Amino acid sequence: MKVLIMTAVEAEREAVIRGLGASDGFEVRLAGVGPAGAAAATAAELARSHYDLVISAGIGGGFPGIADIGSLVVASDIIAADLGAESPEGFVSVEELGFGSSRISVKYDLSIRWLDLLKYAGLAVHYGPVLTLSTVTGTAETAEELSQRISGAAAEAMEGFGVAEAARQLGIPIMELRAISNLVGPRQRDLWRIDKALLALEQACSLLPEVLKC
Ligand SMILES: O=C(O)c1cccc(C(=O)CC[C@H]2O[C@@H](n3cnc4c(=O)[nH]cnc43)[C@H](O)[C@@H]2O)c1
Repeated sequence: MKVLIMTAVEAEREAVIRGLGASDGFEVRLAGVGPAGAAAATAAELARSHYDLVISAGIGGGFPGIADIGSLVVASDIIAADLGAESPEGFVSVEELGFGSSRISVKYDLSIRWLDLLKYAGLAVHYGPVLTLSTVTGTAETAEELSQRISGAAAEAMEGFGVAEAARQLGIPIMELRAISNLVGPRQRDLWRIDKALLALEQACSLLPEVLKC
């Protein structure tokens, strides 16, 4: 099996590579920050080479009370949370507008296997929807609106849906993993624990060869 792992930035890429060690069958490439660049970078890589599975991996924000700093979130769904329209009555989804879907399903069996192996390894991990947004949430109000609107929202990041859409259009299964560096809510950049998140990302990726051994 050949697996493509897309990270936004080089520090995440290095953490993934450290975790994978000398394992064969993985390519780890940069997606850039944001869903548009991530979709384009993923599509370009998928045009260059054949892959059986695509994974969007990196750090992310955790929803308070669900995913703490230093923990992991394995995506149950990958959701473009800001794809739609605002209205005086509230957010109107792309589904309600009749323009397609804001939700991409993950490769369920492998996601559950990764979740189980992470739990077995003693790591703090949650399974739930991971949101993709072009703008990092920076207020308690937006965090609350997202949690109310998207049932079970566990984490947010900026690339998952872009990576996933490129894979989906080619019929390639997709997964997403986020290591939590900060809580979703009022912006306090000095409280981000990128070091903790990168360590968790590395630990999670060290289990990937075992996840795919079936
Ligand atoms: O400054 C560093 O050393 C550093 C190392 C690794 C990654 C970063 C980033 O800033 C990556 C940006 C990346 O992080 C995701 N992210 C993290 N928290 C959130 C959030 O609360 N909401 C949305 N996205 C988040 C996102 O995917 C960015 O691409 C810096």
